[in-house]
Amino acid sequence: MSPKTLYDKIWDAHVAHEADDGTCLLYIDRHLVHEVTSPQAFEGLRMTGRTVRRPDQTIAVPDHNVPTTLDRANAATMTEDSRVQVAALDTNAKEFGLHYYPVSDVRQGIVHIVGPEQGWTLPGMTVVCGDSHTATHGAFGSLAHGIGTSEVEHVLATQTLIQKKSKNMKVEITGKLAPGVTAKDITMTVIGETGTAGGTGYVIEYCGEAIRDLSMEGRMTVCNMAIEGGARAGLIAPDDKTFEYCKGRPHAPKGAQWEAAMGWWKTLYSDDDAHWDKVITIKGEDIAPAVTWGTSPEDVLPITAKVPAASDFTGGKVDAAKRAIEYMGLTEGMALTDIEIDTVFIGSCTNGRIEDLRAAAAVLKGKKIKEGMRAMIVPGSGLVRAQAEEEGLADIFKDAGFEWRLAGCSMCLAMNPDQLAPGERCASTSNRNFEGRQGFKGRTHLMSPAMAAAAALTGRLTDIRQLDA
Ligand SMILES: CC(C)[C@H](C(=O)O)[C@@H](O)C(=O)O
Ligand code: SF4
Repeated sequence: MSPKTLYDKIWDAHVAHEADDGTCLLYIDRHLVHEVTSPQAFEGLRMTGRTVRRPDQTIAVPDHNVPTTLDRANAATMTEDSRVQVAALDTNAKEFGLHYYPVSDVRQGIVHIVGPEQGWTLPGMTVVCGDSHTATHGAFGSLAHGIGTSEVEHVLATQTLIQKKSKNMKVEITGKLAPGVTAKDITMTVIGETGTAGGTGYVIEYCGEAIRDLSMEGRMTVCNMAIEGGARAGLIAPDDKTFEYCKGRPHAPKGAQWEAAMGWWKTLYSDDDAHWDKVITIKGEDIAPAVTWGTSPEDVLPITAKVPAASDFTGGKVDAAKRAIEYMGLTEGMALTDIEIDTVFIGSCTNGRIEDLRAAAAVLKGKKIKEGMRAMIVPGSGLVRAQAEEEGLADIFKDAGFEWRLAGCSMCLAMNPDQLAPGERCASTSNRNFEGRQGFKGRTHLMSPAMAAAAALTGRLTDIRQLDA
């Protein structure tokens, strides 16, 4: 047998049909659904009298539009558009018999946090969702990617997806990370190096000692941003940490089924002499705490750097940099640590898990955020919130001056009441810093939870390694 990558193995195990031109029909194991990209798909089913092929493998949860304030049950806190989308998901989930976590359910949260938490995401699976950050689930060694609304309808109706195979790319992070450096810094540094198009046409497998050393939470953070690097999906081979995380979750297999699954999961790694179409290697010790200065996730620099000059770039990037510096209200050559912020957002499917909250709490414990700062922590799910309360993290956040919210996408994108006002500048643990992403004319700097917490204390972008104890 010819050697295969992890991606090849999962792909081959799911091809239901291959056409002469290489287009394949892939079997889909899990279909995650949220309120933004599904209403038309369900409408399509209704109009043609079709049903959902595997409602037992289809999981729905509202996340993008839901307010995160304690009064969110009161519909007046939602815009009409948001209310209509969430109401449609309610109706569709019930009518088509899906697994559903409504706003009132403690398990509700961001779809990419709920899926793994409930044991829906497991190694070796194909996982899709009408959402680009489906890549998150690749942390389990599952082939997970975003799909468009017409594909959502196709998967609902048939439990299959038409796909062409991508190429194989290996991103290896060797050795150990330095203190203060996290999974977020890895994934941002990779994008800084490859650019937002570096992964186009590829499925990335992240490997190497620094990746192995990450917790499942950290691995999810890394895979979450594979899409910002242009890749179709990101993957990490499952290991004992993965199996340990999955074991005992509500929808993970049990008993003999668990043993059978483990038999397959243990074969899920790239063979030694597998073929890679592209390889990138970064030394773990070379990675510094990273922040973005511009309006694309590739506008990444170590926190010790300065805002670049547009003339540092070439080609079309000169104008892009000029525009980004202007939009962001920065001065060429200023130290990143001189950038003052007024808002801090800790949350999202990139960094809204318990480990992220622990990292923020470790920085904030016994301290107060800078006066006048608006700061919020939004757990990625109701269960993350409950756990953080149990561990005493919520009290640390509240004592420090943070708002402690209910679960949702929140300020990651401006689809709900949590938004930046024009000109406001945010230290954010989310994954996109596009113009207007967090609110019209809002300015976003992406970073890790520890770095965002440090920024909340000082009121400016701060090197976590320099923060006074
Ligand atoms: C709204 C949704 C379709 C979108 C996505 O696909 O990623 C959102 O989650 C985002 O992060 O921009
Ligand atoms: S948290 Fe942000 S990135 Fe994640 S699904 Fe929601 S909007 Fe998209």
